[in-house]
Amino acid sequence: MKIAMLARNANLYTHQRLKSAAEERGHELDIINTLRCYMNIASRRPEVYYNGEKLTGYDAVIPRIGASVTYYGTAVLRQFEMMGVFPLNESVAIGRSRDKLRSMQLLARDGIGLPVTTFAHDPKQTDEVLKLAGGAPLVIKLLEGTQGIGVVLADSDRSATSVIEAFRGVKVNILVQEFIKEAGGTDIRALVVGGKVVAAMQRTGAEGDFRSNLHRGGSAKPIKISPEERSTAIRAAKAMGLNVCGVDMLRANHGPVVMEVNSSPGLEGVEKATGIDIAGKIIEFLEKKAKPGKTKTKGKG
Ligand SMILES: Nc1ncnc2c1ncn2[C@@H]1O[C@H](COP(=O)(O)OP(=O)(O)OP(=O)(O)O)[C@@H](O)[C@H]1O
Ligand SMILES: [Mg+2]
Ligand SMILES: [Mg+2]
Repeated sequence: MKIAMLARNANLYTHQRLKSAAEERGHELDIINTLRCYMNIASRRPEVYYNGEKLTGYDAVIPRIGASVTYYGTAVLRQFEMMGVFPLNESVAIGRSRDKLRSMQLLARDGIGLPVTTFAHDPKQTDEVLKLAGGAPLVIKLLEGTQGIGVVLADSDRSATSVIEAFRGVKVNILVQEFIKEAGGTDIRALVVGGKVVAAMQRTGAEGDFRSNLHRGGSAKPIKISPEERSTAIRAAKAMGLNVCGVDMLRANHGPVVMEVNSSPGLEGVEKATGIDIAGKIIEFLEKKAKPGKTKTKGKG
């Protein structure tokens, strides 16, 4: 196979691992800087250019599109899809996953367990929103936050109200969520590839932090997940339409609840924690699925 990987930084662990996993299996993998691709989007014959050359002959494309370049990145990916190149994850599914509200609504529609989560635009509704979320303790999250930044735990309704007011003051969108105390500062990341959980790790926050993000000093170890957790992760991937994703769950008293589904999961933490060759499994998935002209949406989404 000839595989294109859309990525900005070729040297990242995940990107290098996917490249070597492809090459070990006899494939060619070119890392293409997403932002340097250009194209004539009005042409009836879709094409993508890069460094003065037309990109041709690819069987599959691996999108590794960072959150900050979702808009342009999904447009480039869509162009590949229109050319009949099989996308590891489709542009529409990536677009969905980048919108937290839309994602949670899709997961809820499929009956997947979620923390009680509320959202409001109008600051006059703050009291009602707190009530709807079940009252303090509550987690307040920036809709556009990542790596645990902008995730705040409020112990009382009064502190929740002041945190909400502070966020509103700087005009950012927030979610107000039930605090899953029993998770004990630990979450589960399940890696789904082609409808199967191929690896799972448990992340635990630094001492005294309820956030388990590795970027915030958390640590990771392999974990054996329950059948219910496994099926929750698989159903979440399916609801989002993602072939490859990282599903983040919390262990609540009433079962697993999904916090989010990541469409470009990093492999470093999870491969190092579990010793599983996830990059290899991703390439094997492409070997089975990537047939020229076989994209589900053909860029119509
Ligand atoms: N409702 C909750 N109850 C208990 N713990 C939570 C809750 N929401 C988040 N956490 C903890 O805080 C961490 C960070 O939250 P979350 O994943 O929602 O934000 P983020 O990591 O900033 O976003 P992203 O994962 O998109 O980068 C989680 O990994 C989890 O450990
Ligand atoms: Mg997270
Ligand atoms: Mg995320």
